[in-house]
Amino acid sequence: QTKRNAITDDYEVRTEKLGAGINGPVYACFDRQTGQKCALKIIKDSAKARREVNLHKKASECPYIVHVIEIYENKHSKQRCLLIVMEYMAGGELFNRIKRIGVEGSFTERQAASIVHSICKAVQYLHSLNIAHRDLKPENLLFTSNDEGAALKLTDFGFAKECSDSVKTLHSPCYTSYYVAPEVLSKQSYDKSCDIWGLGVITYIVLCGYPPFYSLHNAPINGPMSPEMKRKIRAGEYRFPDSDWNTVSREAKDLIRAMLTVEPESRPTIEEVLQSTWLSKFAEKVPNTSLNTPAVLVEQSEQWTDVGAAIRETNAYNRMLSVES
Ligand SMILES: O=C(Nc1cc(-c2cc3c([nH]2)[C@]2(CCCNC2)CNC3=O)ccn1)c1cccc(C(F)(F)F)c1
Repeated sequence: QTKRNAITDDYEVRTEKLGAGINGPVYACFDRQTGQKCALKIIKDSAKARREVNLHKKASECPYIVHVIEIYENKHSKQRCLLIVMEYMAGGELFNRIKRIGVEGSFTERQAASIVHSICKAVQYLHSLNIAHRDLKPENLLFTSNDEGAALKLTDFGFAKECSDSVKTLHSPCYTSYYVAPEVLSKQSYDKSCDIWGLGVITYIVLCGYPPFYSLHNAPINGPMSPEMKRKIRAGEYRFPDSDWNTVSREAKDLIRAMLTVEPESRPTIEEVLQSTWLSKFAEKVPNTSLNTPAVLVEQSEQWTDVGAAIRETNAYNRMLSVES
């Protein structure tokens, strides 16, 4: 279970920063016994931090989720912290890899389908445990290595939450069914459907290199979402510009349209997404046409903050919606 001795007894912690998550920085560290390289995420102790740790630990047996090796509870300068030791993902983040593939050769629709399939398998596992991730974005998708057959895994449970398909009160003993209002009975938790929306945004970007919803003028990296962008998201207003999308299969666009359905209750479940034509037989059916994604990602990477902000905003917006509903 959670270890309380100093993590430095068992690991040499490097100041080499692997990135900064919502709840805290991520460093490389080395097991003093085996020399194994790991990743270490340090978060200030709080109810939110405990929820992140518990949900990530619960989900970590899934081959499509970054494995949690162990958890430490330590005091750092009077502040109690939780430290998550994770498997080291040597291939880095999703978009870095797509850019690199594009430099070496071509990045095809079938490779895109394989990437989306892996992310859907992670979401399928979480939803089967009644966990919604609620922060699906490229920076939280990492590859085990730089090899051809490297696995793609999901991380960062900073916004994850447990959600049942129907409201909890339905089964609580105090519940008297005579007086239940219809909307209470049919109330779904939309947390899971907010993951399906996120999958739609990521699938769109993997196939072309830019997001479906973004504001035209430069959105500040952490600023508020522009009203224009909010309007586009609420209206589900996005396009498949011919220049980038005329070589992409109809099945891919049909799946994106289904995932980017504005009404949460009309969005497909993760099971339905995985049963789609585009994903169910991607290995032999999806065309091997090459995509512009890598070139667009490279060219856009300076504005990437813009697009990164757009994804962050879209996720935040969806979380807010899922709470509201
Ligand atoms: O980050 C790398 N390896 C890695 C990273 C993580 C990791 C866990 C979390 C994060 N990274 C982030 C960092 C900020 C962005 N969101 C994800 C926040 N939340 C996490 O839970 C876990 C295991 N191995 C890496 C490895 C090799 C090369 C490279 C790069 F390509 F960048 F040089 C990166």
